[in-house]
Amino acid sequence: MSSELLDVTGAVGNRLAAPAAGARSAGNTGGGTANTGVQVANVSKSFGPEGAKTLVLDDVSLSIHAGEFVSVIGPSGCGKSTLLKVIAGLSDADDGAVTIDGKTVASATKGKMIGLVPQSPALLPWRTVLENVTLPITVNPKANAGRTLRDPQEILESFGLGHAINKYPSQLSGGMQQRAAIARAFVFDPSVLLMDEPFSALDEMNRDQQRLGLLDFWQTNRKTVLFVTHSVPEAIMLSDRIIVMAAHPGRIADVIDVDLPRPRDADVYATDEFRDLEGAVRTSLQSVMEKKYV
Ligand SMILES: Nc1ncnc2c1ncn2[C@@H]1O[C@H](COP(=O)(O)OP(=O)(O)OP(=O)(O)O)[C@@H](O)[C@H]1O
Repeated sequence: MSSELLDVTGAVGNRLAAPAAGARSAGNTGGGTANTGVQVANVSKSFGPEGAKTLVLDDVSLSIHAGEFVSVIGPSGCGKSTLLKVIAGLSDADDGAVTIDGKTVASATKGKMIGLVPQSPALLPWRTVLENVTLPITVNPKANAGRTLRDPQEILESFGLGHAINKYPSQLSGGMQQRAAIARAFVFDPSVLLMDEPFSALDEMNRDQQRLGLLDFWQTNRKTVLFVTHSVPEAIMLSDRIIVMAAHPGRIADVIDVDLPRPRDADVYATDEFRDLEGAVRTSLQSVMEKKYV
């Protein structure tokens, strides 16, 4: 599928889907499949011409349980985005398998079970916020038969954008635009959300605000989430587990459980438990950077 279509709808798979009314936290599973989450089994991926290939993902295996929020962190170039693209079906693995709620990626994308939030919001400038977020519902309405749809206006209000629904993207701050892009992904109620550094373009204050907004929304609208980030506090605040990747080749070096109670809010930052976890993640990253991990 074209990246343009992906960008403007937030759905991986095709001419978009749509959610309206009746929040179903489990999400659409593309036809009666149980929510079993994401399974990545022995995935390898290389880039480059035959004879000069670079191994980017080396035998990566992980499970994300249904409704679990998992972050991936690691040095630049370790393959975080590549892993996310393989799970999204935007890039094929050379070896291994990925299943989404028990279905192949091809089947999951066809059933519009996967939502993607890219680094930049990619809203259509000539459409209002509401029209952008409604796009997944209006494109190819036939494909929405049997889906649980969410009410775009209600979701925008939940994201604190109720006052901005009739504004154009250019009238919004960067943070508000990215919030609209996240709302757009929730609106067609996918089973799995893949987020690739959605807040990386924002300044720290704005970033923290958006992060807390996402946390708040996700805690009442649980989805299976894989979230790529470079920010340790962000990974801890949002996640149930943090996967630390090593580079050259990209592989899983460490998995850290984030056993902070939920629901969480900004007060968590000041707790000893948060600081301990921050120390643990930074130590793990340091090991990876120093290539202590073999
Ligand atoms: N389409 C491609 N063709 C060739 N090489 C690629 C392609 N996509 C990614 N790579 C290479 O694969 C490696 C991993 O890239 P990837 O973007 O997955 O890393 P990352 O961990 O997400 O990096 P960053 O944190 O900087 O965004 C890099 O060396 C990159 O240059």
